[in-house]
Amino acid sequence: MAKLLLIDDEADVQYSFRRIFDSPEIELTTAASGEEGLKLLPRVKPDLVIMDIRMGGITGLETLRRIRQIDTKVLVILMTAYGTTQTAIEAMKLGAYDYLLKPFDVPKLKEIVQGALKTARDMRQVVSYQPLLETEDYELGIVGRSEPMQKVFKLIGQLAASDATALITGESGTGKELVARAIYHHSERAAKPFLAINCAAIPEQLLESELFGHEKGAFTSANNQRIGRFEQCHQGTIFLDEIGDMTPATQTKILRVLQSGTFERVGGNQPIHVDVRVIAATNKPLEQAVAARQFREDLFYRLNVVRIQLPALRERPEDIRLLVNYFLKKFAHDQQGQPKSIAGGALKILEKYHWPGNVRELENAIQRAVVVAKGDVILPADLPPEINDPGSAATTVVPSPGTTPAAGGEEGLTEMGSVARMLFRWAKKDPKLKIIPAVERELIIHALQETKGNQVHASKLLGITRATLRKRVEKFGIRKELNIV
Ligand SMILES: Nc1ncnc2c1ncn2[C@@H]1O[C@H](COP(=O)(O)OP(=O)(O)OP(=O)(O)O)[C@@H](O)[C@H]1O
Repeated sequence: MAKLLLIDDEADVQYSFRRIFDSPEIELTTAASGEEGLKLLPRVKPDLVIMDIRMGGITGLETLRRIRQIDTKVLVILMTAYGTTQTAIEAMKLGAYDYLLKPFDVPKLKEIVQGALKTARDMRQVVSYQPLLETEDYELGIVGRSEPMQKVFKLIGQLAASDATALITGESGTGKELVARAIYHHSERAAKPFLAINCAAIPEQLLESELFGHEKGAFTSANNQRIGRFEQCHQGTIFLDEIGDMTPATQTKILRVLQSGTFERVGGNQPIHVDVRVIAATNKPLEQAVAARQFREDLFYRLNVVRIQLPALRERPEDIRLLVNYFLKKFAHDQQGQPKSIAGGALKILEKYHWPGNVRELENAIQRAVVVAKGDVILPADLPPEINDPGSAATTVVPSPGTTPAAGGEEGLTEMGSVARMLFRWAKKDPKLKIIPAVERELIIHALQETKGNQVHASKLLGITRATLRKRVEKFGIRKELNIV
C-alpha cells in the first residue's frame, strides 16, 4: 500500500484529497501545518508528500528544507496558486519532485501522483545482483548463473562503483530496466532520485519538453513554465529507455548535457546546469541507426562508454530453471502462499522454447500457469499453448467437465480458444494490461449496447446474474457511458 502525506492548511483541499484518494491502495494522512507534517513524517514514513507552499506557520519551502534533513529520498510535490511558479521553481532546486498549480485538475493530479508513486517504488526497491536463490527471503533481484549473466553482474558492479554513462542493449524483456536500477541502487547516487523515461512512449514532439522543460509560451499549449526531467533529477540518475526513438533536436540536447551538463528549456535561452548520471537502453541496434544517419554518431560514442549487452533468454537456457523457481517463489510471496512446483516435463518444454519475449514472457507464462494449475504442481497443460505446442494455432479447446459451451458447440469453443490466444499474446506485449477485467468490461459494454441497456437480456447473454452485472457496471464505472439509470 502506498502512503501519502498531505500538508495543507485548507480544510477544502484536505477534503478533496480524501475523496480523490479514497482507495485500498492508498493510505492518506493529513497535516494542517508544516510543523505537524514534520512531526508525522518519521511515524508515517510516506512514499510521497504533497504540500502547499503557502501555509500559516513555517512555509512550504522551509518545511521542504527540514524534510530533506530527515529523509533525503522521500518525494515531495508542492502545490502553488497561479502566478507563483517562480517559487515552485525555487522549490525544485531544493529537491522537490514536481509541482502542481492550484486549482488543480483532478485527472492531472492523479496522473502526477501515480507517476510519483511508481518512481518512489523504483527508488526504494533495491535490486540485488548477487545470487539470490540460497536466501529463503524473496528479494527483487536479477537471476542468472550462466556465463553471459556473470559478465553482466561484473559490469553492474564496476558501473555502480563509477559515475560513467552506460548503454544497456538487448532484446525486449531481457531485463534492461532491472539492470539500470541495480546500478543505481548500488551507486553513490542511491540516496538521490532515479527517474525512468521510456522515450518511445512519449510522442516525439513532446519528448524534448518532457526531458528539458519549457518556458511559458514556447509553443501553443505551453501555458506555464515547466520543469523537465533532467532538472527534476538533479544529482540523481536518469534512465532513458528506447533511446533510439528521438528527434535530432533532442539528440543534440542530450549530447550537450552529457558533455557539459547544460541545456536550455524549450523556448528559453538561459543555460541550466545539472549533475545527472545517464543510463540509456535500447532494443534496436543503434549502430544501424547511426549508419542510416538516424542517430548521431557522436552521441552514440558518448553513450557507448561502457556497454552492457544483455543476452537473450534463448542464449542461456541453463538459467531457465533458476528463473522459474524464482518466479514461483515471487508469486507465492505476493499471494502469501506456498510456492507451487513444476513438473519435469513442463520445465523441459520451457527450456526448449525460443522465448521471443525473453524473461518478461517467461514471467508471464509462470504467472498464468500458477493461476491455471489445479494442484500444487505445474503441468505441461498449464503452460500457454504457444509455448506448450508452438505452431498449433487452432488447438481445440476442451471444455472442463461441468462447463457449458456458450454458443456454437465445439466450433464456438475452438474459435473462442483462438480469440483467447490472440488476446493473451496481446496482453503479453503490455504487462500493465489486466486482461480479464479488460475483456470483461468490453463484453459488458457490448452486451448492454446490443440489448439497448436491458440488463435482464444482457445478463442472460453474458451468462451471469443480473446482480453480478449491476456490480460489474458499478465496478468498471460504465454507468454514465451507457446512460444507464
Ligand atoms: N534476470 C532476471 N531475473 C529476474 N527477473 C528478470 C530478469 N530479467 C528480466 N526480469 C523481469 O522481466 C521483466 C522485464 O524486464 P525489464 O523491464 O527490465 O526488461 P527490458 O529489457 O527493459 O524490456 P523492454 O525493452 O521491453 O523495456 C521485469 O518484470 C523484470 O523484473
